[in-house]
Amino acid sequence: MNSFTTSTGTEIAARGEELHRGYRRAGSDIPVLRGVTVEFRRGTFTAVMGPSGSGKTTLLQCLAGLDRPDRGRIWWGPTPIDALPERRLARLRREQVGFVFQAFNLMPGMTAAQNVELPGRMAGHRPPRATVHQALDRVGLAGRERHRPAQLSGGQQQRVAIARALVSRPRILFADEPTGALDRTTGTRILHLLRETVDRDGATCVMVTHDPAAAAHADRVLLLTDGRLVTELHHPTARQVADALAGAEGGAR
Ligand SMILES: Nc1ncnc2c1ncn2[C@@H]1O[C@H](COP(=O)(O)OP(=O)(O)OP(=O)(O)O)[C@@H](O)[C@H]1O
Repeated sequence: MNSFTTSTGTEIAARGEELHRGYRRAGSDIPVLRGVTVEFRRGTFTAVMGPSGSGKTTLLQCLAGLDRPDRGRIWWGPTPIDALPERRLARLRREQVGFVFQAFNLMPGMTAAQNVELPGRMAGHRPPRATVHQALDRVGLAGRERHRPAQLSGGQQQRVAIARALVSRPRILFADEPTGALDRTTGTRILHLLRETVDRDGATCVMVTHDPAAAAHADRVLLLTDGRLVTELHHPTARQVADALAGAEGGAR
């Protein structure tokens, strides 16, 4: 066993230790993360929940290397990333991390296939066409390669975004409210897809959500209140998540 495997030999996909992050507003320092320590085992699906403003997105952005904590350490697998220079971090991020956002963030003038290959192309190694087609096939979009985002439904656009995130086979997939802009049925399909990438492909997924029903698709739900992790639920029902969230919101008031 080393520090990147657990006592049962499970690999740690990412870990954050004593993360602190604050912002300056109107001349004073506002703490947002106040010492968060968390780890994500490979092949697991974690939902991050908490009241509005509790620091969920900030935590996700720090763990994903899109923002830097003021203090604390972050590892992707065995690699510490918090002190890396920006260019190295950007390269490692492209290689090791995938993102899915609430707003899909697709390029409207590009086809589905072009959107999926874009990050690789920007990094100077365009994925082979067959790989792009496989990624779209994997999310149920075979035959839609040449469609542009406006010709696809919201759920299909989010599938393209997931294919784009997964095409480079990232160590960890971060999703910030991936179903926030979708109706319940479409959102559920996206959650099944995320679940499947974890169960079938061995991906590791970390998802911020406000929705207890969405969180119930995860193996584990972390509850953040006021920049601290306060509760961890394992395989909870939507009802158990909602109750824990109501407790956290009551406590945060
Ligand atoms: N770049 C920034 N500059 C200043 N304040 C910020 C910045 N980013 C976040 N904050 C503040 O930090 C706090 C936590 O924000 P964050 O987006 O992480 O919370 P959240 O739990 O994801 O909230 P929500 O559920 O509403 O999306 C908020 O009060 C927010 O206004």
